[in-house]
Amino acid sequence: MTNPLAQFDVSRDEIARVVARFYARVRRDPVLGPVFAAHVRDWPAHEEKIARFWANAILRERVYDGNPMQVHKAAQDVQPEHFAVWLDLFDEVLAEELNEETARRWSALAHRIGRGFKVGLEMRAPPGSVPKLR
Ligand code: HEM
Repeated sequence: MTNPLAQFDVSRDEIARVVARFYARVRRDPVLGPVFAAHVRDWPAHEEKIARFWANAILRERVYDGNPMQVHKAAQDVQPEHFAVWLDLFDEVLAEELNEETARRWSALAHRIGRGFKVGLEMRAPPGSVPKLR
């Protein structure tokens, strides 16, 4: 294991394979496909960024400094009910690509992060609403 602060052991190559397979499936998914199609123009660039997100979250490599919570909140068509679909697809791909232990640990991390994002979206004000100051 390279970084002693890494959450668990996974290679950059495994991360890239999971990400590529996952978004190939997302593109074909009847629920998620259209949402992503409306936002992502450059898939290789998106996948490269997501691979860096995971290298940062799992391996603690400091290679991603975006704000995914804000990005999801800003995309008004990303809805809380999309998370169950996203996580199911992700779990499928983890099970196909990785050993059981790594798949289990990455899945737990994804579900934890997903819960946080979902709560963030649930608290998002509807578009056009007047901010409530008190
Ligand atoms: C655990 C669950 C999820 C994780 C870890 C995750 C992670 C990310 C990350 C890191 C980005 C890039 C943010 C940036 O630009 O820096 C992103 C973008 C995006 N995510 Fe997610 N995401 C999750 C769930 C979802 C769900 C459920 C949807 C629903 C369709 C979604 C739709 C999108 C879209 C459309 C973008 C691209 C936004 C853009 O580039 O304009 N994500 N996601």
